[in-house]
Amino acid sequence: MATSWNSLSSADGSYMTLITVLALTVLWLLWSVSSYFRCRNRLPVPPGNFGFPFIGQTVEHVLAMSTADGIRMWVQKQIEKHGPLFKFRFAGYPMVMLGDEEGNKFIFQNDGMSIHTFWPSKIATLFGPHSLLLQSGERHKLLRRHFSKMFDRAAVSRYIHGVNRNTIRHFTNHWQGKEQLAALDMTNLHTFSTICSLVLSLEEGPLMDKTLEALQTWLRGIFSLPINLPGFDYYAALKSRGLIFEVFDRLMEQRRQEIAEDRVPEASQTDFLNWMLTVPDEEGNMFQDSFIRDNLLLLLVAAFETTSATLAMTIFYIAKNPHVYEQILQEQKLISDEKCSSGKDENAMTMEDISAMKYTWKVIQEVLRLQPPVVGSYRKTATDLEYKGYLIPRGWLLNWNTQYTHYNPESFKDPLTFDPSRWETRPPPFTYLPFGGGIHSCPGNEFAKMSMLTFIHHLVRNFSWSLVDANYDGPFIRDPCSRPPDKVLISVKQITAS
Ligand code: HEM
Repeated sequence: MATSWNSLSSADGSYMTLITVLALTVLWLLWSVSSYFRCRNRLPVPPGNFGFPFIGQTVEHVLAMSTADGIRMWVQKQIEKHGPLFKFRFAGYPMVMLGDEEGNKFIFQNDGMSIHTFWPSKIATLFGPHSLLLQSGERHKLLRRHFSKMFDRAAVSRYIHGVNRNTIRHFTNHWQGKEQLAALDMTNLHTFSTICSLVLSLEEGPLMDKTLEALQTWLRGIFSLPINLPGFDYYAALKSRGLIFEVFDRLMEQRRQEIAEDRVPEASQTDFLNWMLTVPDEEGNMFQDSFIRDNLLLLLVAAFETTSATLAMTIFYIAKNPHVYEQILQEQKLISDEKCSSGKDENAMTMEDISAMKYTWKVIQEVLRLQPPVVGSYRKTATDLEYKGYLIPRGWLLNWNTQYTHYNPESFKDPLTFDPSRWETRPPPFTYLPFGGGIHSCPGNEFAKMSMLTFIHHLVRNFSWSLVDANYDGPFIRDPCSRPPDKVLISVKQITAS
């Protein structure tokens, strides 16, 4: 019995081996034939030049990035050579720039699906792993909904009184009695104290100054060589991240105490820190300290230089265009006059006032078109993508960029001219992207609009100014946002509000 069983089993074994070999051979043949046809049908990758291995165009791109005109001209030169879709290599990464509005639409409509957010590891380390900016998929969706509630119109209308109070105090403390000042230093102070108050209820003083200094060191790390050794900007930036976190930890400890004893001051009850410490996420979990720290840092960074540089450049363009100053002044006077005539406090600010600042907003929109604080950012393909007859392989980076669309004469006539009147009509979709697009577009845009308009209202109601270097017309330095070398140095005159 045992013998016959063994002989049967060995015949079966040989049979099985034969079938396996045959199956593997057929599979191999099928795979070879299909990969032959795949290669034959394979679409070309976009035109362009990868340059030297690893380095590619990194050096010329970084040099071009140091001025606002430089990066615009670099992008336009590549587009003249290759068309609005071209490949290049930056810091070792194969990258495709999709320069026109169709490219922007392609990126933003696939954002979060076949395309994900991407930041070089050096920058990701500076932000920290929990930063909203670095999240994708469901995690991003969940957090983003949570964040959006802090910045929607209803929330912004709760912050307006605090921002207005802070702005009036800023002009009293830092502008009154001055004859000359660097506008960018002032807008830095104003924006930082506004965002510290919104996020942490931290008022002007030594702790805020220390945090601002650390944040400016952190920001230099973003555009530095990723060398983590003493003496290098990147090393200093990582150290300053630690210093900023020490401030956060101190404030978190103090706030937890106040929450436990039910004595949180009224003004702090709506700040971001309170929200993070008391409101669970949609899954009912409280946020971990490491998550809170990374996202407090993100908010300080995202709101600070973007808003401050836009305001400084608005002051620059208004000084260059006296008729624009006059028109803004008329609009702002009207708002104050209507309040006076209805017996309201002239210095108060409401969301209705913000909506009435239509011309002033056009001026800021034009500044954001010409000098967008964020030139563009990156995404990464999660799968092979086909676009306009080209293959963009999985793992390549995509770069959306304002430097072609914001200056495209088909969307903006005489694109290099500062002309707020062009905002009488809305530009076509995906041609104007100062706040980005897709699922990572700026959630703070309503807040930025409100705080910038509040600032300009009090500025023109109380001061007139002129540029010390009145003939300066560029090039603007980019570090990382556009500014003239003298940080918009102005002579200031206080005017009596009439
Ligand atoms: C003029 C002012 C501002 C400009 C031009 C601006 C621009 C941008 C842009 C272009 C992005 C998208 C980046 C990308 O696609 O990768 C972005 C993201 C972001 N912004 Fe702003 N921003 C401004 C002010 C603010 C303010 C005031 C806040 C908060 C109070 C804020 C918070 C954020 C956050 C949290 C993100 C990340 C969103 C995400 O990844 O889902 N921004 N901003």
